[in-house]
Amino acid sequence: MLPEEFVEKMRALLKEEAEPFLESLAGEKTAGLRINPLKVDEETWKAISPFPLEKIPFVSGGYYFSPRNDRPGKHPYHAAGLYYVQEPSAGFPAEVLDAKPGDRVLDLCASPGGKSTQIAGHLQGKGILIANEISGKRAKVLSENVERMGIKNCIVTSETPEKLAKRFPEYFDKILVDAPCSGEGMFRKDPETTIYWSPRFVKKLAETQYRILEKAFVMLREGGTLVYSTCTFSPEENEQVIERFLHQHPEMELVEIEKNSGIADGRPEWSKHGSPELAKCARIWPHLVRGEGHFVAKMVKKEGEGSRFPFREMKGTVSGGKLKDFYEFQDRYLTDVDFSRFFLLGHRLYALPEGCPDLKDLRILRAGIHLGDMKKNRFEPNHALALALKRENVKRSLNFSSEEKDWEKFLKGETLKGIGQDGWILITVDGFPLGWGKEVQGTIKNYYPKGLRIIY
Ligand SMILES: C[S@@+](CC[C@H](N)C(=O)[O-])C[C@H]1O[C@@H](n2cnc3c(N)ncnc32)[C@H](O)[C@@H]1O
Repeated sequence: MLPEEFVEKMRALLKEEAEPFLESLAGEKTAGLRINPLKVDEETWKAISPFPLEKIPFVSGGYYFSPRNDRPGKHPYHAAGLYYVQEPSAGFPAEVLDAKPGDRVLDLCASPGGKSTQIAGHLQGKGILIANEISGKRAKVLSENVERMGIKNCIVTSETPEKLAKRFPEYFDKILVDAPCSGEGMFRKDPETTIYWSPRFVKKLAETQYRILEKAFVMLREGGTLVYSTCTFSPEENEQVIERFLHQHPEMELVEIEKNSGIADGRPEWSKHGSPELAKCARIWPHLVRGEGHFVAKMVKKEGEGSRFPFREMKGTVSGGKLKDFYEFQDRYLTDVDFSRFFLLGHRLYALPEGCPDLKDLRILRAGIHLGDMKKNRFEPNHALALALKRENVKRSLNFSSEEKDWEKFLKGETLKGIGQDGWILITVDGFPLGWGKEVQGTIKNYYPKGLRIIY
């Protein structure tokens, strides 16, 4: 049931469009997935996709699926990180951000990671992505998704926007603020979200959103791009937040968002001062587009005298001797991969991305690839390393076909029959890595993380 005040408000705002809008909220929800270009290209996907191939026109690599007929979250390609299940309209903001290889990007409100993993696909492993999530619990989910997608150049942090703004003034080329919002665009997908809705809640969130944008502004370099998005329809959280922000920062300019496939303009008449340029923003409406609903604004900071803020790069912190066990592992099991910029967090060994900023005193959940753990006199590879590799990067692997159910044994945590060689072995499905096993005397012990195992 939609909140009555919400229905009345939308009737007043949308006038003759209100009925089709409200009817659409009573209809069936849309669902989509976005393939991970770090692991599979579109041609290969077309050949192997277990699901129908109906493209989402405004998301590169995005496809609709029917939640009635298909369960992509249960397919082993999901565990292998071949795609991310993402509500179709939620794929639009990162397209608008348009990150390019080499960019320094911040996703300030990032969990569970739909947009971060999409941005990482656009970066193609080059540049830096800081994916931040203020809530520690939600940051863990974000970190798991970054791991599953095999991303090598992402730092997952769990900090307040205030703390990050002190550390990274004018550092980023591109920033996404996918702000916490009243989630009116989730009403159809997840009816429970209606419980929290109230006009007061909307007002409170508008204040939070504005404060987050202020911090993003501090971190954006001159000439940099800032994208703001919400999954809600309320003008208070959308046009009005942007209007206030632009008024406060004349050096920020709205950029026209290219719209196709039914994506609509922003609504200047719903802002306090009616600034016509707000039409440059984009609105995804569920009665006009097959998606649940989003608002997106794109802004640039005008160029001044300055250029990129000089920044201290994080130096590798681990000396050669300490890495002996890792190098032994690398020689014995890996081919054609070379890691550098080693960084130890406790006993966890990471390979940092090139140009990684100094991370001292930040709450870090992941920095680059978590290669593995330094145990007493041995190195134990991490799940993240398995997912960041390709089958051809390892000397030993055991493959399962996705068409037979044997892969399930591995994802359930069962032991497997060995291949006759003791040691670490990469387990794959149709050639895509799923995780590690370790063979001892003909039996492969399962190293698929306990928290990810399927139980049924
Ligand atoms: C819309 S969700 C982000 C969804 C994510 N970008 C994605 O595409 O998967 C907004 C996030 O903002 C976080 N958040 C809540 N309050 C915040 C605040 N004051 N500052 C920064 N982030 C906040 C929430 O925990 C939530 O994870």
